[in-house]
Amino acid sequence: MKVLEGKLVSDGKKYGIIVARFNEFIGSKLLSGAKDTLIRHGAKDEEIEIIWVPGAFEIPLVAKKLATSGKYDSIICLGAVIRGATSHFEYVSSQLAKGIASVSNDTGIPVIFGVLTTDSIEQAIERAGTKAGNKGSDAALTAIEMVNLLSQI
Ligand SMILES: Nc1c(NC[C@H](O)[C@H](O)[C@H](O)CO)[nH]c(=O)[nH]c1=O
Ligand SMILES: CC(=O)[C@@H](O)COP(=O)(O)O
Repeated sequence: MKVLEGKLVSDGKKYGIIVARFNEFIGSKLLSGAKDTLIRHGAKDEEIEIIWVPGAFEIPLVAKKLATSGKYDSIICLGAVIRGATSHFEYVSSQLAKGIASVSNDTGIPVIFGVLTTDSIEQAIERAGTKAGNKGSDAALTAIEMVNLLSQI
């Protein structure tokens, strides 16, 4: 029986990290977690590029441009969509999730959903390096695992 599984080792692979500047306080913490995890698992500084966009809604367009450039093995999307008083949250988060999924499926490049979608700032802080870990770090691990897995298929 053959079992395929991605190893958590990065060897010469290239990553684009897209970060939303909206809620930058959270986004920068997710970015630190993602960079730290990539480096700890073997990625080199020069193999990582960081691209800031205004908000999460802009992520899919830039992800598509990066994914079709042929320069990256994986794209990691980071940011925080935090529910406000209006329905804006639903529009931003649904377009973001759909956009990320279609770029990934259409291009064959793993585009990782590391954007928080929370009901409160507290929930976001908990997931940006405090009691619920760092989802930027988790997203980086997923990128490494998917790149490694796809290289075996
Ligand atoms: N409210 C949040 C936004 N809103 C901004 C949009 O993402 C977008 O930049 C704007 O509508 C212009 O197209 N973005 C986040 O990343 N997080 C939010 O909580
Ligand atoms: C998720 C958002 O877009 C949010 O910040 C918007 O807040 P509001 O609904 O209060 O305008």
